[in-house]
Amino acid sequence: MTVDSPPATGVPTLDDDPFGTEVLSDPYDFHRRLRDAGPVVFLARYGIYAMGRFEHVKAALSDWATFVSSRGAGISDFAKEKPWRPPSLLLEADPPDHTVVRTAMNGVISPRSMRALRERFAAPAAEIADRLVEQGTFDAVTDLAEVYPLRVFPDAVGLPEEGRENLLPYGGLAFNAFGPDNELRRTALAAAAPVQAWVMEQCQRENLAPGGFGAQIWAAADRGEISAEQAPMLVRSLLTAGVDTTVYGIGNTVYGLSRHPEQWAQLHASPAKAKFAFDEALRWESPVQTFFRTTSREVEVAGTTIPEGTKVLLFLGSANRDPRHWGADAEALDINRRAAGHVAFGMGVHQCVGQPVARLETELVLSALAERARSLEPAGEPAPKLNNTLKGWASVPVRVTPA
Ligand code: HEM
Ligand SMILES: CCOc1cccc(C(=O)O)c1
Repeated sequence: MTVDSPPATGVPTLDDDPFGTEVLSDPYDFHRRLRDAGPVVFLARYGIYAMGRFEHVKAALSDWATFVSSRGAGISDFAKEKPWRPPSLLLEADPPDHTVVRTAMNGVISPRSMRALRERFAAPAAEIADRLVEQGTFDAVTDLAEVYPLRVFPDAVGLPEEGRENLLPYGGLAFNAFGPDNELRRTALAAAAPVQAWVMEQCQRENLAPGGFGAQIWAAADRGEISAEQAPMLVRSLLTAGVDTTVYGIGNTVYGLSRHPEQWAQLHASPAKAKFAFDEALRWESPVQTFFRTTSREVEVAGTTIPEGTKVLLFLGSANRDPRHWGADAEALDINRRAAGHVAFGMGVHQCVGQPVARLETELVLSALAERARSLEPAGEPAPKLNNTLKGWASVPVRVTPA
């Protein structure tokens, strides 16, 4: 699907396909041209506007009233087209509706619940790291990034054992569905029905184990913080966004460190740096590369007028490598950089509600591996996993030597 906003005269225009194989597998040349073309650029292929510079991406993310989410966080404008699934009450809502459910979710994914999870998440991290260092050569995606989150997160939500293999495909579907009507989106939607049915079934109160995030969301409904109709939709949000993102995040982090052996050596020397290494890896190779907003009014940004009802694509991955903000070495991975303030988790009212979960998972599994492995190096060519929204790897062969 394309949108029909004609380019305002004088708006810099690019003809690249940001959802084509070339850009999805290696976006960085396009990002440089996007940032250099101007603060606001027209992408003629889809008739959308785009922002790639840190300053303007951060400002748009922070201005939820002008750049709204309720008309969809993908290219489809919910004011004009039926969404492929009932819209998210979080991602695809604006304040004040968004505020109520977000407040409830902040109470569920709270520092207290995270302290309890740290105990439960630590042992599997140590167990997996022991096994992989013993093995010596392994795949950082299929043996680690796709294993650890699926080992800890479904239990944290309180899902039954049966059918958990649906979680990765469902996440991949949701993130492909934000894109245009291309091969990736069509293939994902063609296989959607059974996975969608399974996911909605898991969100029902009776299928969620006591104490998990799911049961805590239903308890918020019992307390009247949210309605009983909203509860399953909020559980759905966790199942949609809570797996693929961390899988890509862990995969991208180990990929980046395996290409910088001197940085791994520093991490091995002080595994407590794992949380900083994660932030820098998220900046350097953002798992969530883009999200759309829709203008609720005609707005001027840095001298360019964007009409009302325009789809604007915010390039988080580009903003996170903008030398105007990060300095001349913006494209370098440096775990000693203070990467705080990056937009890999978004910014403003929609900033990732699952951030504490992602950080806990990655800190534990990365520090467990860093303690045990003196060195981490490539052991073969990586294979990209293409997705309309996510950037990451299907396979990253690596070799470690024990401490
Ligand atoms: C490395 C891992 C992750 C990354 C890079 C990531 C990235 C993001 C980004 C960029 C947004 C903002 C979307 C927007 O502004 O439109 C977001 C929101 C969200 N994330 Fe995450 N996320 C991660 C992990 C998680 C996890 C583990 C969960 C669930 C436990 C989760 C659940 C959500 C939800 C529900 C929202 C919508 C929040 C709202 O609109 O108020 N994410 N995430
Ligand atoms: C990581 C961005 O956050 C998302 C992504 C997809 C779906 C949802 C949701 O709220 O259902 C949230």
